[in-house]
Amino acid sequence: MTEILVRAEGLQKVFGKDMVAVDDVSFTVARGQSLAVVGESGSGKTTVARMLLGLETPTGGTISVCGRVRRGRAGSAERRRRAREIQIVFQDPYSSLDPLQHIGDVIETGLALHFPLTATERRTRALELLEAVGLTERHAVMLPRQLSGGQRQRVAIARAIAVEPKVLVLDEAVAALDVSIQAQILNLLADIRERTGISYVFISHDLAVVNQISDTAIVMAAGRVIERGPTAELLRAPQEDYTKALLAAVPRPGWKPRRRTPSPSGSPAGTP
Ligand SMILES: Nc1ncnc2c1ncn2[C@@H]1O[C@H](COP(=O)(O)OP(=O)(O)OP(=O)(O)O)[C@@H](O)[C@H]1O
Repeated sequence: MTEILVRAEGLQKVFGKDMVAVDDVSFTVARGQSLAVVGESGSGKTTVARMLLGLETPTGGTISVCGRVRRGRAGSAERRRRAREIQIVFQDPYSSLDPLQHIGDVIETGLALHFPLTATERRTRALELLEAVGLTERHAVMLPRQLSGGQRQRVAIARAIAVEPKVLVLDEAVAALDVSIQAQILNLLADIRERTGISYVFISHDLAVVNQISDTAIVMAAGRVIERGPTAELLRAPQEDYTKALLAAVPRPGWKPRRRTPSPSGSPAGTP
């Protein structure tokens, strides 16, 4: 039987007195599955992501991750344990990277928090992780501002996978990138999922992108799930007018994945 890693049931978030951001949202994510959460701006996607990470407390419903129910913010030991279960990559990694911290140290800091490694082991592992996302030793000594947007997003992905989480939430993680760079990051994410069996919750307003990265999708409007199903099916024959409108707004036929030729290290060729 497939192991369910994330289970959201009747999730609700009301801000203030009556700002209903998320209303009765339910979904599951199985091991190795990639679930897309689709919807236009303000539909409640980020609030769902923040509740999954424990950054917001639901006002109703429950979330369990790896079989344990999460109840809002936690103390430091519990936070560390949760971090091993679920990680997030945001749209703009620049804002979550310390401008004065070298890239190698960004990765090492996460490793130090979670694994009892010697300094040498940490450095070696950090370089392995950077290689796994298509970066090199050269990038390890750089600062965030010396990298391109695509490279910074690779660092954010390396930092997230460094702690070997079971689930990775990607919140508009490729939205700020050029289409060609998006394609490379999506390929990288597909490689990582293939290699590690990690699950994704892929949040996006862009159905062309979602088509390439997810098996199933939920469509959100005004805080509610209005349609759900296998992504391909949902895109081929959307039932709801809202989904049809989202689909009609997609300005391009969609990115076609290139054939991936396995390289010895498993890392992609380009490093945008
Ligand atoms: N802390 C908050 N306080 C009050 N209202 C909030 C808060 N966070 C989000 N909201 C509101 O909840 C609704 C859903 O926001 P959310 O950011 O989850 O949507 P989204 O689909 O992720 O949109 P976007 O992609 O633009 O971030 C919006 O109307 C937003 O203004």
